[in-house]
Amino acid sequence: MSEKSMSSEHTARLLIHCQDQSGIVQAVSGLLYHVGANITALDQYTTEASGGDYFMRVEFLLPQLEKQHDILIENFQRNVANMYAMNWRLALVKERKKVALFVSKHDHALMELLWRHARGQLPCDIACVISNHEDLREAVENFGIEYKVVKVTPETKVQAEAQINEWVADCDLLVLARYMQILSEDFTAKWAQKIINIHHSFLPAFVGADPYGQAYDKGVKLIGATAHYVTADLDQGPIIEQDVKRVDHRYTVQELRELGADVERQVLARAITWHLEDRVIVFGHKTVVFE
Ligand SMILES: Nc1nc2c(c(=O)[nH]1)N[C@@H](CN(C=O)c1ccc(C(=O)N[C@@H](CCC(=O)O)C(=O)O)cc1)CN2
Repeated sequence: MSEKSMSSEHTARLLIHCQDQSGIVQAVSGLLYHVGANITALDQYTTEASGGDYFMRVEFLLPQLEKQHDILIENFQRNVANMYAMNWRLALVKERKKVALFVSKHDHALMELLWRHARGQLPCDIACVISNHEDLREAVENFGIEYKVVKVTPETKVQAEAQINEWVADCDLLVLARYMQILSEDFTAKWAQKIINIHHSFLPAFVGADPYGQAYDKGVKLIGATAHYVTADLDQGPIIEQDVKRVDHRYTVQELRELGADVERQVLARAITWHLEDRVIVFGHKTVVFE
């Protein structure tokens, strides 16, 4: 076993959100020291100088992680989390997240994720690709990944989502890589903070369909892309990552789309990677990202 894979076997991440007060870092680091862990990364953020919200991401190596996992959780909850009224979660690096990818017809964002996964640069297991069109079947199956099609109409959305829920029942994350179907309130509630979408504009500008057409009509000098968690309200979910590119009056709508595709694929890949590496904490309608 390589050194990297050995360390990932014994590496875990703690994500913490609580009311800020003195002593948190000492309490967390003290407990990890007490159980024999070695902190390999620690980042924190407070919304105000004092008394605001406190966020922490701590990554640590614990050689006896498997044996001590339950004791660590019980010990942390009793001696630290209860004392500071923490919302917290522990993620084990060896437990790779299972991800289902969704696409309609535009392939650029999906292919970026498949290429990165094929090169071992996306730390997850891809369960399948789900689409409402047959167009990308061959391209996906060439990666040895299952391609499932479910047609969606306003009349069949409930049945279609029931079928999707069956297919993704054991997944940890759903990624909308230019999937052009609006998901129902029930579906987004069931998968709260576990669906990431790439919207092809610099939100909050140009929500909804055809953002490049909207941008062209406005004569924008910047186009962009936004990766966000999906909620019932279209393109209003907590933003994870964004980026932009300069344009000018010379660009056609098609040229905006082609230039924008490069931004979309990079933004989505960064957002998915950060989520998989447990770097994102959702805080109300916003996020804290420890990149
Ligand atoms: N509940 C949500 N569903 C989806 C979201 C979201 O934020 N909340 N994001 C979209 C992606 N998207 C833009 O990024 C988007 C997709 C589709 C549409 C739209 O108007 N679609 C039409 C039909 C399109 C078609 O015929 O294929 C519709 O569904 O009525 C706007 C924006 C993914 N889903």
